[in-house]
Amino acid sequence: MSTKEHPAQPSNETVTAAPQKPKKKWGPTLTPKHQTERQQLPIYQARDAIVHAIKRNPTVIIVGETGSGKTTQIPQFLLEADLAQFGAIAVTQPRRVAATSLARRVAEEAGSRLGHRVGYTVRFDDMSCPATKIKYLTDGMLMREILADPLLHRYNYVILDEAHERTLRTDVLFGMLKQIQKERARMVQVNRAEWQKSHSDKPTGPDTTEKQLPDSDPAPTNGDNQATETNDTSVSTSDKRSKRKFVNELKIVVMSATLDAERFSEYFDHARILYVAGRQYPVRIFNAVEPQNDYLDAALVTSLQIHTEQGPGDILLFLSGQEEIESLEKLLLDQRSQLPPNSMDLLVCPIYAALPAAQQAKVFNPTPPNARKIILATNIAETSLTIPGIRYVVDTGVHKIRGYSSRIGIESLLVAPVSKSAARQRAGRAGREAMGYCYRLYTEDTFDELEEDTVPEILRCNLAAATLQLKASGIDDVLGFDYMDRPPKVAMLRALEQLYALGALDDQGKLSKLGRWMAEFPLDPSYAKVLHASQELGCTTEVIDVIALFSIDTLFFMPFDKREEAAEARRKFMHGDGDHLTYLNLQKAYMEVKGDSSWCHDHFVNGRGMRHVQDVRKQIRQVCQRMGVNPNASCGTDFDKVLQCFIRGFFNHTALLQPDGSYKSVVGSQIVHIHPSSSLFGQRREAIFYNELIFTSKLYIRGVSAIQANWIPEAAPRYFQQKSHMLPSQS
Ligand SMILES: Nc1ncnc2c1ncn2[C@@H]1O[C@H](COP(=O)(O)OP(=O)(O)OP(=O)(O)O)[C@@H](O)[C@H]1O
Repeated sequence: MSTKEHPAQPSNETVTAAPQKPKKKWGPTLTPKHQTERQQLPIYQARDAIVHAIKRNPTVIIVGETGSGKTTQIPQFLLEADLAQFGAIAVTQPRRVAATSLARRVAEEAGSRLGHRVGYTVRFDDMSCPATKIKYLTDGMLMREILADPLLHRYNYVILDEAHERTLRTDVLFGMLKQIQKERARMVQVNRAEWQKSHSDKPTGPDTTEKQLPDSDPAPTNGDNQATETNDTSVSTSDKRSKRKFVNELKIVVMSATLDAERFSEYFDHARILYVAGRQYPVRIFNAVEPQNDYLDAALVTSLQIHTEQGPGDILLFLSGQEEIESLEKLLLDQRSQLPPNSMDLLVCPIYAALPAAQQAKVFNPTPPNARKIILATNIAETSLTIPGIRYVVDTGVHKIRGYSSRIGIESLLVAPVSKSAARQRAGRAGREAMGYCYRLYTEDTFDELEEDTVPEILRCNLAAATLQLKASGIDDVLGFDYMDRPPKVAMLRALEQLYALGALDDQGKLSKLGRWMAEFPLDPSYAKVLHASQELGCTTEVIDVIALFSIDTLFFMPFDKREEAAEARRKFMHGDGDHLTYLNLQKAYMEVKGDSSWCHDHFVNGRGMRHVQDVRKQIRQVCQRMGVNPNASCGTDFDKVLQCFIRGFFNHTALLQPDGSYKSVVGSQIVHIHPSSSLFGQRREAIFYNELIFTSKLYIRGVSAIQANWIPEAAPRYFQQKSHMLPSQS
């Protein structure tokens, strides 16, 4: 293996900040330990320059090395500089595990109880209150907040972190926030002009009881971002003082360690760019000398080599997905018994998106003395996270990437090489508490050939959910929306077509009453439609249960060495009509034993997963109650109703049995294969529907149930009236 130092920070710096003396008011609630740690972060030296730039510019792009302190410190700088008096600071993250762990850390640093001054909001978990000033939230949750508060009055600052990831939601937020920023700036101008006019009309100074602004400066400058009142004519004069909302400009901060700052600056109307110099600790990069045929084997050998030959420190190993993680976990556990007797204990901790939050959180637990932790992760741990104790990163150079063919409406999930920017982020997970090491299991030449950035998700995914959110937040012209990278027109049209068929859009393409209802649920539009149908068919209880159960990838464990036993246990829950009703049986049995862990263990049921399911179930029931839907409406044992609800949302995920025993999708006429994990695997049924169609090694369908073919046209009359040819002789 050859060595190469981690690339130095960007040379074209716009700002390098000189060290400054801390101001008196900074950090009165901090413990001395955290105060010292904070002051040692590279970003701390640039504090005044950053605050100044954010004060003076509507949008600022900040680029700083991984671990330099952007995410944890910049929101605190703004708070401590008293810039969040009239609104809070939102910090978006592409992933929930990052949002929750960052909020925890910053709450600790700021001496706040989690959920008070510092908090987080992620789907199905809200640890914030009206007094929260710094809120870490997923990009999806900020989109939801826009639905309730279209001008985001609650916030003065929105910080879009890890912008290089270009998730679908972050990309949509870019455009939405630009619009909100413009609208708020316009309102501030109008209010200011009105205020000045009302002053010049009055012979004696301002009428302080009615017109006083929340700050002594009567005509605030743009830069200071003070609040002005909105003109709310719906409020009577005597009530105006108490009911008027204050409006101020919205400041946007876009951050990352690895982004094309010029490109972002151009999109955000030539926003100011700040490069913050310095990284806390160096990371040494080691590249494979030769290409590796089997990266899993190389990962095993390298991690064991680090474990037996290198000094203390935990290992973070990046793999492409859950299956690889599970098989490497098994290999490592097998090898553990063969380690030299004097070597440290090796603890294996997996982390991937489908793992329940409580289990994910385990990676943050301190490693016991005389042990080394090896974390097997997908790209969930690639950005934002500081996992205490990590000194070694092993990068296989691959990830699973979702693709979408809008032409045929098929998603794919394929293992592909990471981008340079992802590889740098991975290396950046080491070197956060001390010097770190990154072992890339690919050659330096391979690294040089990698794409600079990952293709933005908006260019490779189904746009139905995003389109519904755009429409619900008042953006009607989704084709003309200000995208940073415009998705292919065919993808946008397909999303509109799907929403129309679901009844979320009317004949003019405007959001219908049903569409508005669907957008209230933190669910994919298809699932929201299923829930809506459940009111009519009287099976909301069952439908909520099934939706919650599908929020987890693996509910049944299949250990390699106990396959037969596990399959036997699973058969007890099996329903002849497929996975949806099998899941319902599982939930019923789980409730009967009151979630007993040993029962789960004996039945190879993912106990932690089931606890998460109960959480999701509770949250969906709450939203239903808020929306006036009775979550207790049950169809008893008339399970056909449950399946009929599902095909109202998944009418485009149906397939018919062919004479040769294969299944052909109704939409797209593709031959699809039932995944071996499905309870309908190997069975012949007249017609089926499925939750997911995904190309891996072939076109697999997952979450499959049997239906009657004549239910299909009834499920989406609007769609099938136009495309009746898709249903071969309606047989
Ligand atoms: N949970 C934690 N435990 C220990 N130290 C932490 C924790 N979170 C952050 N830190 C410390 O704070 C530093 C700054 O972290 P922060 O997430 O703010 O950096 P960043 O510049 O946003 O990095 P990235 O670009 O990788 O997201 C880390 O390098 C680490 O030293």
